[in-house]
Amino acid sequence: MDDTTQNELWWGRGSPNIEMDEHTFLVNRERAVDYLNSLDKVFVNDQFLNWDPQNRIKVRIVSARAYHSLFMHNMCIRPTDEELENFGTPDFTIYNAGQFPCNRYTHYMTSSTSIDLNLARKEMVILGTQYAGEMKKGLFSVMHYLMPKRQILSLHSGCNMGIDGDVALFFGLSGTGKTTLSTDHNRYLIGDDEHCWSDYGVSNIEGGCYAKCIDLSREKEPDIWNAIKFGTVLENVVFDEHIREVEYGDKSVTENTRAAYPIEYIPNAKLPCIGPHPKNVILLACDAFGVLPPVSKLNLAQTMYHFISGYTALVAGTEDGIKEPTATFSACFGAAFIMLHPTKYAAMLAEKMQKHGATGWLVNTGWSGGSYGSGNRIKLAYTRKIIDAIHSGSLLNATYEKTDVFGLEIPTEIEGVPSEILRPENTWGDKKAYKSTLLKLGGLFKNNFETFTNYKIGKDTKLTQEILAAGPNF
Ligand SMILES: Nc1ncnc2c1ncn2[C@@H]1O[C@H](COP(=O)(O)OP(=O)(O)O)[C@@H](O)[C@H]1O
Ligand SMILES: C=C(OP(=O)(O)O)C(=O)O
Ligand SMILES: [Mn+2]
Repeated sequence: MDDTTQNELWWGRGSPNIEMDEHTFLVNRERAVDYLNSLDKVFVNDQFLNWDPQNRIKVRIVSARAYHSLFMHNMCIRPTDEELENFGTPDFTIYNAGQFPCNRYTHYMTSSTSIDLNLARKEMVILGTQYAGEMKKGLFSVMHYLMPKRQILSLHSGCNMGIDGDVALFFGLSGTGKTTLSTDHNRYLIGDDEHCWSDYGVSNIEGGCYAKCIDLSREKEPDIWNAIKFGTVLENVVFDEHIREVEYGDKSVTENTRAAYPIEYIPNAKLPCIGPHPKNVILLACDAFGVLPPVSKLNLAQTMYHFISGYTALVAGTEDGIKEPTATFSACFGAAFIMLHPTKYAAMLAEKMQKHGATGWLVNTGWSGGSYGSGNRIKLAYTRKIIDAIHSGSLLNATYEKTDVFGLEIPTEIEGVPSEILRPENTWGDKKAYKSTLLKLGGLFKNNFETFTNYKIGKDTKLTQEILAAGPNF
């Protein structure tokens, strides 16, 4: 926190930003730099963020481990030899000393892990964690500060494009399906996780993908399967030394096993990773309560309501210590990465969707036929059919019915999907349990949204009123 960021950033309740003063930052920075200097060698990556050439950011990553360096080599945009030759001064630098802890007696420290961001110095310091994702998601936070200043919206979403140039965004928290559903054999992949939406269209921030590989199979996800080859970083998987094969079903290290590969390892990646304005904005929720429909069409106010709410259920494997499904609300589907107040991003999204005539959808990739424990996760094959119908435009003209409580418009039929699963109530044996679970989730949404009832979303007061009314009603 400094004189500028104090007023610019979102601080306080609900915000991910925890204050730290300049002096403490320098104490941690010194610790990281001293540690890195004590090593025989360090790795330095000079790379880019954002495929939009007008808004490209130069980043330097200094790390102790080859693993971290290779990870960022895969995840950021790789410069050509010529671009590397003329790289110049980076716009942002990471000092990754993750093997070495911070000092727990340093002011502000609450554990031996600290990831520190200094916007004025354009530097980040990592101490006490070796999770490689901190680097990519840390830089994503930086983009959530830099891009809105240029009227560009940063998005925690996957993105792909059809052969006719129709672009879809896939918003969602971890485990909801951004990577899986944006990697679609029939469409061009623009990116799986971090994008920008400017006046010219969309651009990927990254140069690689970070896929979960628990229970990965060649049959179900052939493109991700084939992307795991020499150069890909595999994390936390179990490797059978005898048959020299990865046991993708083995959860003994964690459920959150990962593969980080350069985007060109996906054969139908769109290079450069840019595209026109989105036609469809798909909000993904993995609803472990099993009461949200597999798909519903949203009006603009509902899209904004659900975007600001950022609902999903954390299931085992998404975060440490999660054993039971727990409802979680993360503003803009990325509260951990946003730097400004959520209403700032929401206003930009509403404005862009209105201007470019994009349609919003809510897709539940979670449970059906009951909650987690009694029901089952909706089959990936069905979700893919639903997504196909959104892309093709056929779902836009389907017949709809409105649900009570959430007031969602659900289609009566989708090709390739059994009609009875489209209405969750049908799939539950115990109708009373369904109703009470629905009301329970509705209540959680209402509770969460109270944080935002005092805010105006953009200049359009009418839309703000509509957004406040677009939630569950009972
Ligand atoms: N119906 C479904 N839709 C999407 N993903 C599903 C579905 N059923 C199971 N999955 C699995 O859930 C996980 C989704 O994770 P991922 O695509 O990495 O999400 P994100 O990128 O949003 O974190 C994958 O392992 C995928 O195989
Ligand atoms: C958790 C991460 O991503 P995802 O949303 O794909 O799970 C991550 O990048 O660390
Ligand atoms: Mn992902």
